Amino acid sequence: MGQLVNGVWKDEWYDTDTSGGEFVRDSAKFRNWITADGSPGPTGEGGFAAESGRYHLYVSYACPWAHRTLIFRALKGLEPHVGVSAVHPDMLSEGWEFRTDFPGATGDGLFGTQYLREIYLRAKPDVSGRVTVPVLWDGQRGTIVSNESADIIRMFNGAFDQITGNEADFCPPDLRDRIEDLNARIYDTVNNGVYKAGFATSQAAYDKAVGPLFDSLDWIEELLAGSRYLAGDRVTEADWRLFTTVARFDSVYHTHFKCNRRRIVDYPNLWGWAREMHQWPGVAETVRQDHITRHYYYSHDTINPHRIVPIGPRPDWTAPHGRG
Ligand SMILES: N[C@@H](CCC(=O)N[C@@H](CS)C(=O)NCC(=O)O)C(=O)O
Repeated sequence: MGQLVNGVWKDEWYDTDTSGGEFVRDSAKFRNWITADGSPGPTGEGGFAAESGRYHLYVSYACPWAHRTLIFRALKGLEPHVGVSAVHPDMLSEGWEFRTDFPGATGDGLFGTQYLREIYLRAKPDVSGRVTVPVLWDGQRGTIVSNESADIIRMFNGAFDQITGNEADFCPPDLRDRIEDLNARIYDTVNNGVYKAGFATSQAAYDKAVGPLFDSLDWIEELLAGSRYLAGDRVTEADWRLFTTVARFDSVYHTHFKCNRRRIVDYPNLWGWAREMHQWPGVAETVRQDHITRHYYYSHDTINPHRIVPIGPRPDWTAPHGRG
């Protein structure tokens, strides 16, 4: 685990000394947008037009943020148009690596490099900051379009529709405000909440994160009692963003990040919804519990110094979801 400082790799764990033991997430550095015609998106510069074969996605199957982008790539029929390289699940002193000695770890399909940081350095030789997945690479301009998953899934949702003919819209205008409200609470207390609890280095910081996390899960359980999906009767971006955290919850966050007031399987509505999401066409193939468990338990040696991967729990994602 480390980061780039003016283009030089420094091996250091998250600094929580200056924040009272609280984990504070860095903001993403590359924020351009692919658009249908190459016009600028909400942030960054223009010149990134949707084209088949031009862009490449670097992911970790372990990472919930990268997982969102894999789901949208599948749901939007982008597999033939946007290639993927998957890193090795171990994130150690060199950061994410392209080793291939783990099933599903593909190596760097574009340049054959050893470390993900080399992709960042290709885009900006003096870049500073964390080297995170996902990364969306532009093969034509030889740079990173974006390393922010929230933006990448919005691009995938709409920018390539003329190429794919797939017009499924997971962020329709009439639900946009509702989706933004759901995302805001779920990002802060659930998606990032598990990390704030897990990476806390003081009791106070842990307590501050874990309470709101379970308050939100209780609230979602209520919501899903009267609604098929988070924003109503249609699946939206809000569901997919929640799903990738829920998919890791019982197998990792419950034990490794000490998010253990309850498991997901203890919430009947949430657990049924989660199975439905998992069983959605194309989604199960994006969920790799082998990468998920190996990554967290093996990489975070400040939390789990002996790197022992526990035996459970391993819920049955294939059981009928009963949400019909
Ligand atoms: N804001 C980013 C966050 C991505 C992120 O933090 N990814 C983690 C993996 S789950 C990572 O690569 N961490 C490496 C590090 O922090 O050094 C996004 O959503 O795309």
